[in-house]
Formats: sequence, structure tokens, C-alpha cells
Amino acid sequence: METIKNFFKNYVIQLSVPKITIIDILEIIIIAFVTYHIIIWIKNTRAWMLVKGLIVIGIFGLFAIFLRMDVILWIFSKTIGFGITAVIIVFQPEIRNALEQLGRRDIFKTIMPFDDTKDRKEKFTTKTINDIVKATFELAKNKTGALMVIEREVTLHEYERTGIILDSQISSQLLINIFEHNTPLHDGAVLIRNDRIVAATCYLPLSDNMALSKELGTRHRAGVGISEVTDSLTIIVSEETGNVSIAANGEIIRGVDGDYLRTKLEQVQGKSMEAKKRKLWKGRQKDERKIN
Ligand SMILES: Nc1ncnc2c1ncn2[C@@H]1O[C@H](COP(=O)(O)OP(=O)(O)OP(=O)(O)O)[C@@H](O)[C@H]1O
Repeated sequence: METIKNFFKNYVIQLSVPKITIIDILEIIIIAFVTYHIIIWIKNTRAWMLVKGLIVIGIFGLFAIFLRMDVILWIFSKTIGFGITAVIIVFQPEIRNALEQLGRRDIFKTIMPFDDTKDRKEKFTTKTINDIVKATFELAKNKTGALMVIEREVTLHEYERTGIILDSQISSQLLINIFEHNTPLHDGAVLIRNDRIVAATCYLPLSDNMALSKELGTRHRAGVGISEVTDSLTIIVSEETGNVSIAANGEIIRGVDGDYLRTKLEQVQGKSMEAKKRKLWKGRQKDERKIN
């Protein structure tokens, strides 16, 4: 008993517990958040290959230090500066993309996803949603390939110029007609702004995300590509399978149904609290459906 008492007296009681302040907790949260996003970014880009290469060089370096290989260590120390510059040059597109995404993101919304204090104007009418959903699943039923990009805050003007300007009121019939095989407008993407189809046959940037499934061709890569460089929502109908996918924020969700698509469109529309409640409910299904 005495021994236990002494143990507590000498060790446990005298242990100094570091003082943790709110700032420390905040710092831990920020570092965890940033580290998590850097790891996800590395995994989804060519940077993953680079990290693997750096690990190999690191092991080789440790080996050189351990065996005191002075010439190799001297070469290492002289070339490290060039190496960092070379990495920045080679990964310039990825770094630019990551910074663009950071700039586009509403940090406050990322941290507090339930915040909806701003009264937003509706982007398009419910009729537009109905027409888009109807056309999408009609096209899917007939296995007609389609690519529709719905503009949000970031303008699609740059991509509009690559296609044929239409500036027409949306209707399901028009959308179905545009993607009809062997017609002049069926190739490429349709761009939608508010209640109008602004252009067809538009060319979109292709994603070079290595994590995307190999079975996805250029239509899907183009859909993901535009969602990496803008905040748009893209609907993709596969000609091969008739499956409907949506791409947003560089991610693709495959095999969505009508209800899910409608909920996503209502989010873009910026509609009512009711839509938000449905979004929360449907959002739970998202992770189950997400297949990269
Ligand atoms: N960069 C691009 N921008 C816009 N549309 C594109 C682009 N690249 C390809 N497309 C469209 O995708 C079509 C080719 O689709 P492809 O079969 O390669 O893709 P996929 O993802 O396998 O789709 P699917 O499942 O429909 O076959 C082209 O005919 C064109 O309409």
C-alpha cells in the first residue's frame, strides 16, 4: 500500500499536465483540416507519384548519411534547390488548380455547412428543374449520350465561345433534340445559365484525375474537368450504359436517380428550407453512391 502511495506521490501527482488553451485546440483543428486536404489532394493528382519518388530518394539519403557517403551527400545538398524548383515547374497545373479551388471555396460554408443566413435569389425556376430531370432520364432510357453543364457563380463564358450560341429557353424537348445522334449539335457539352440553354457543342477541359475509374471515357472526364475549374454542376448521360452521373467540385457521383438529381438541382437553384431538408436527407446517400 505504502509503495502505491509513494508511486502516486512521486510520479503521478508530480506529472506536469500541459495547459491547453482554446488557441491550441483551434491550431490542432486547423492543422488536421489542412493536412487532411493536402493528403486528399496528393492522392488525387500526379503528386502521389512524386511523393513515392521522394520517399525512395529519402531512404537513399538516409542510407548515404548512415554510411557517411560524403560525395553523395554533397551532391544532394547542391541539387536540392534545383529539385524544389523543378517540382514547382512540373506540378504547376496541379498547384494552380488547388489554389483556384481554394479561392472559389466559401471557407465559412465549408466549416459551417448548415449556415444559410444569406437570402439567395433563385437561379432558375422549378419548371427548369423538371425539364432537365425529364430530359436527362429520357436520354438515359434511350442510351443517348449527353453532357450538360449548369453554371453557378463562376461564369462559363470562356467555354461558351468554344461552341454554338443558342440562348434558348430550356425545355425537355429541346434538350433531347440537341443530343439526338447524328444531328449537328449533339457533340460536346450544353451550357445552361439560369433558365436558358446558352450554347451547345462546347468543348470542356478534360480532367487528369488519376483516381477516376478507367472505364470512364472522355465525356465523363470532360464533365469532371469542368467541375475542377469552376463551381458548376455537370450532368453526364452515358451512351454506353445509359447511366446518369453528376460531377461537382472535381468529384463524380455515378448512377444517380431522378430524386437525387432533383435535390442537387434544387441546391443549385438555392431554393427553400424544404429543399434543404430533403438535401440533408438525400446527402446521406451520397457517400454510398460515390465511386471514383
Ligand atoms: N472535351 C470535351 N468536351 C466536351 N465534350 C466532350 C469532350 N470530350 C468528349 N466529349 C464528348 O464525349 C463523346 C465521347 O464520349 P466517350 O465515349 O469517349 O466517353 P465516355 O465517358 O465513355 O461516355 P459514354 O459512356 O457515353 O461512352 C464525344 O463524342 C463528345 O460528344
